Amino acid sequence: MSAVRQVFGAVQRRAFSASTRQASKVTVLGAAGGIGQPLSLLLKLNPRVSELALYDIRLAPGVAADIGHINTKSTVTGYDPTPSGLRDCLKGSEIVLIPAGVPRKPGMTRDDLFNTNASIVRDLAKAAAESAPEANILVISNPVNSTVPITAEVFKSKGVYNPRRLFGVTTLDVVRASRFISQIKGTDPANENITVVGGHSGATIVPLLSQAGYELTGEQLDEYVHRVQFGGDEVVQAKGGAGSATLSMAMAGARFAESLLKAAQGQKGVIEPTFVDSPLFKDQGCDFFASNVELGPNGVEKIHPVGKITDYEQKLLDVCLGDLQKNIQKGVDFAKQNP
Ligand SMILES: NC(=O)C1=CN([C@@H]2O[C@H](COP(=O)(O)OP(=O)(O)OC[C@H]3O[C@@H](n4cnc5c(N)ncnc54)[C@H](O)[C@@H]3O)[C@@H](O)[C@H]2O)C=CC1
Ligand SMILES: O=C([O-])CC(=O)C(=O)O
Repeated sequence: MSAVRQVFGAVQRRAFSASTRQASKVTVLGAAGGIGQPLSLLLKLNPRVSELALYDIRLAPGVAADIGHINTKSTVTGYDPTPSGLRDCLKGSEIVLIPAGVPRKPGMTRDDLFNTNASIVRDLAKAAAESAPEANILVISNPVNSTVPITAEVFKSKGVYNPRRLFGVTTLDVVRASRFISQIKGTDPANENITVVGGHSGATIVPLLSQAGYELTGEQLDEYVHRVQFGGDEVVQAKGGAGSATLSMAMAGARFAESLLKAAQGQKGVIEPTFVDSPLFKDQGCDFFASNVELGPNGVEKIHPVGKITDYEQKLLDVCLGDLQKNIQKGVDFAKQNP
């Protein structure tokens, strides 16, 4: 037997034995996109997922047919882009991941995506509020700082808002922060876990390197922080107009979904960074804020405070809060004015 077959066989055996213990429907809205396809693939490989439901305005049945040939136990269904297709795709879901929307091109900010993505997310949020009001909603579509508040407003307007079940996916910022410090320090990135707080765009992304015991200074610290804050731009530039991060984002989204499933299935101490309805800076006009969050069977279990930070990090946080407040308000205003 070849080495590849041996490894794949081992993965499969583990997958089948674990999957007998779980039954979780996971839905991906935007499943045929640059993120949606590899994200769906990774979810198909996750034995905690028993049913994978894929929706897009194009090609979801094709993606489902392809992924559906993978010999792990979960079922995969691609739904037609119709109201009833969307409804069926959502019904009974424990987790709904939303990577639907347009990505950036060089020269654009995430906020430049607002005009297109705000209404896409609003409409999908409406469908989710109607057909899966108790699901965990994981918003990937940018600008996350605004699309999460839009989703909250939609759920509120339908009377089904549960702040413990709405998450902006900021995992990629932590993945990058961990990878980038390992490149400087020569460590194994798998062992790094840099806390990143704030939001998910430019100056609202605040890495707290000091909490991991690192003491970069001067230009090296500035460069590190800039790379974490603008890591997305690095990929946008490198792809030269063909989109933004998709593969690393798929990994980050799959990791977050896996953490939620673990927590739902009773595992304690599952902590992920995420942009949630948070008490931490409400007094400064930020109803949503990303920090480390302990997950549980009911979604958000405990929101960790920012903790001890340096003066340098405090300055970053001050800038973050100013920008974030505006991004959040923009989302809230849009949802109220365009119900
Ligand atoms: N939160 C994060 O860390 C990250 C977020 N993103 C964001 O994720 C979003 C998606 O990025 P990509 O997958 O690269 O874009 P893409 O253009 O490759 O895929 C988007 C998919 O959404 C679908 N779609 C559009 N409108 C839809 C609707 N109403 N219902 C269902 N599906 C719909 C499209 O048909 C397409 O297949 C972008 O807004 C991007 O900025 C990207 C990377 C990281
Ligand atoms: O940069 C973008 O537009 C996509 C994104 O959110 C990221 O890669 O962090």
